[in-house]
Amino acid sequence: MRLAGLIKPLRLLRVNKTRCLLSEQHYATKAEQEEYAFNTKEYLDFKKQLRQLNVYNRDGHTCLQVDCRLCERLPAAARATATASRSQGPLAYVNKRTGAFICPNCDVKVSLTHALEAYQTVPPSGFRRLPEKSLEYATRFPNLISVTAEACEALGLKGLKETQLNAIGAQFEPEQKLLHFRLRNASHKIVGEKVLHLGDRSEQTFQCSSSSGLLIHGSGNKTKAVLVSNLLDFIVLATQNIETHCIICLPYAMQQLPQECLPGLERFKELVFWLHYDATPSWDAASAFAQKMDEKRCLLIRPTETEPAPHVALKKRLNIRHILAKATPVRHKAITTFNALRNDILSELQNIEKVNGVKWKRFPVLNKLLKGHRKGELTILTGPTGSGKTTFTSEYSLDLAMQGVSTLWGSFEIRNTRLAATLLRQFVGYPLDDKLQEFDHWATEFERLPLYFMTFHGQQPLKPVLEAIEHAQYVHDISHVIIDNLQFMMGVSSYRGDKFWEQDSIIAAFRGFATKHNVHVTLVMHPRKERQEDELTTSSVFGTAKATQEADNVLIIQDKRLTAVRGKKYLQVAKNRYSGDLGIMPMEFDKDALSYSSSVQSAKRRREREKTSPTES
Ligand SMILES: Nc1ncnc2c1ncn2[C@@H]1O[C@H](COP(=O)(O)OP(=O)(O)OP(=O)(O)O)[C@@H](O)[C@H]1O
Ligand code: FES
Repeated sequence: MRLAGLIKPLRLLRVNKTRCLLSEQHYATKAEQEEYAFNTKEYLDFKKQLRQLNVYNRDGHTCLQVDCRLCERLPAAARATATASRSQGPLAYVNKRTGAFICPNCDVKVSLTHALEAYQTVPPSGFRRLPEKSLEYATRFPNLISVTAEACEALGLKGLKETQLNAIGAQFEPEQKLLHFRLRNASHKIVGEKVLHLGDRSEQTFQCSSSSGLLIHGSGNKTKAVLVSNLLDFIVLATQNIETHCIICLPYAMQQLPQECLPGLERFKELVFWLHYDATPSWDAASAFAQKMDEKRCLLIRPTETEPAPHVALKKRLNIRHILAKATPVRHKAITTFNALRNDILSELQNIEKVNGVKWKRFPVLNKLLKGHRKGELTILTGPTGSGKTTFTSEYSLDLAMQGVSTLWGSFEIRNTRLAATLLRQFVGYPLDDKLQEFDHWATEFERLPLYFMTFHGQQPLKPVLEAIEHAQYVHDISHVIIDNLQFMMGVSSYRGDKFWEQDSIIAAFRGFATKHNVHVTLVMHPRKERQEDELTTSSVFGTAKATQEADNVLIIQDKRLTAVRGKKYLQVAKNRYSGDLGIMPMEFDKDALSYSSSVQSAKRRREREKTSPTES
C-alpha cells in the first residue's frame, strides 16, 4: 500500500531555535518526491530477481545494498558480467522499513515497484532507464576561504588551532562570519552544506533534493562512529584524533533524521550517540533515532554532569576518551540490574525539567498539573458534544508544534482544510477573512511548523490508520499523534460484538502503539452518556474501567454553561499517571482567536489597551 499519500505535510520548510533550515530548493524538490511503504511480497520478488540475475546484494543494518541498475550508467555488457559476490560499481539502497529504493550516485529515490522493472531480464514495454546524473551541488557561499586565526579564536575553544579546523574540512566565510562544512552522501558526493554562525552560534543546513548528506570525519575503514548533534561538538571531537571512531554530525540536529541519510551509516558496526540536549523536544531523541538505525549497534552516552556534551566536557577539562569509553547500549536487556540502570537514573535526575516534557506556553496550569508533554504516553480527552474538544485539542497541539514537537493529525470528523484553518486562526490570534492581504505572510510562517495531516476522512478501520501513523513516525520523526475522534474507528472492523469491547480494544491498540514507538497519542472521545445535570466522570465517559487504566492522562471538558446560567467551562485533569496531580484549568473562550489560553487573551487585552490609549510622552 502506498501510505505516503495518506499523510500530507503542512510544511516542508522549517526553522527552529538553532536555525536549522531546509533550503528553498529542498522545499520545491521534496514536494515532488513520493515516499513509499514497505510491501513484503514486492521485496521478496525483488530479492528473487537479484538472485536470478546474479546481481551483487548484501543485507545491511537498515537497507539492502544492491548494485544499481536503475540508470544508463553501466553498459549492458558490464551488467551481464556482474557477479553476486562483488559489487560492480555504485550501490543503491533499499530501505527495509519503507521499501524506498535510494541511489546516492545519481541522487534518486524511486519505489521498489519502479526499481523492480529495471532488474527484469526483459524490462516491461515502455520502461526506460533514467539517464545517469552527475551530481553537482552549487554552494550558497561562493566566497569561502581557509579558516583564519581570528575565526578560530571566535569559536572560543581553548587550544584549538586554525590548522586543525582546516584539516577537518572547515572553511570560513569572512562576510557572514561563518564556518562552513560540506555534507556528503553514501557515494561520497557533496549534496549539501552546514554552517555555524560565529556570532550567535546558530547553525543552518542546506541540502539538495534528497537530504541524504552527513558530515563525516575519519577514514573509510573505521567501523565505529560517534554521532553528535551540532557543529561545535563535531569540531571538538574531530580535532581530538580519536583513532577508533569516525565523527559524524547529524544534519538536522535532533529534529529529524531523513531515511535518505541511513545508507551513509550502513558501514558502521557501532554507533555511539553523544548528543547535546539543549531543547526539551529533543530529550530521548537518541532512542528514536536508534530505532531507525537498528538499535543493536547503538550505544549511548547518557548526559550527566560528569558526562556532558563534547564541547561542555572540553570546557570542564574532562577526559573525552574516558567519557567515550563509558557508552552503554541504548536498549537494556529484558532482565537488568540496578547497576545497569544507574546512569539512566542519574541522567534523568540531573535533567528532570527535560524529562518532565515540553511545557505549554499557552496553558501554564496544565504544566503545573501534568508537568509537561512526554513521548510514549496516551492522553484521552473527552467532553460533551460541541463543548470544544476539537478546538481545544487544536490549540494544545499547536502550542507544542510551535516548540518543535512534530505532530500528526488524524481528523476524521472535520476536513483537514477546516482544521488547518482553525490552527491558522489560533496561530495568528484573529480571523483573516477581512485581512486577506496578510494571508501570505501568516501562511508562510505557519508552514514552518512541523505539522502533518492524515488524509483519512469519515469511518476508518484501525489497521490502515495505525499503518499510516507508523509510516509517518519513521519517515517524519513524529512525536505526537492526535486522533479526533475514536468513534470514527468503531463499527467498521470485521468484529460485530460488544461496543465497549471494541472501544477498549482500539484504546489498547493505541496504548501499545504509543509505548512501542515512543510517541504521545492524544485520543479524542465522545462520552458514553451525557446527562446534562451531572458532571462527567471517568466512569460515565468510558463505560468500562479498561480505558482509564490504559490512559496515562484523562482530560475532561466540563461544561457548566449547560446547567447553570453563570456556569463556566473548565478542563478537568481526572487522571495523571506521571505526577498524580489532579485539578482543573478554567477555559475562557476567545471567539476571535478560537483560544482558551488566558495568556493569549491577556496579551490581546494589553494590545487593545495600547491601541485605544497611546502612551503619553
Ligand atoms: N467556550 C465556547 N464558547 C462558545 N463557542 C465555543 C466554545 N468552545 C468552542 N466553541 C465553538 O463551538 C463549536 C464546536 O466546537 P468543537 O468542534 O471544538 O467541539 P467538539 O466538542 O469537538 O464537538 P463534537 O462533539 O461535535 O466533536 C466551534 O465552532 C467552536 O468555535
Ligand atoms: S547509478 Fe543508480 S541511478 Fe544512476
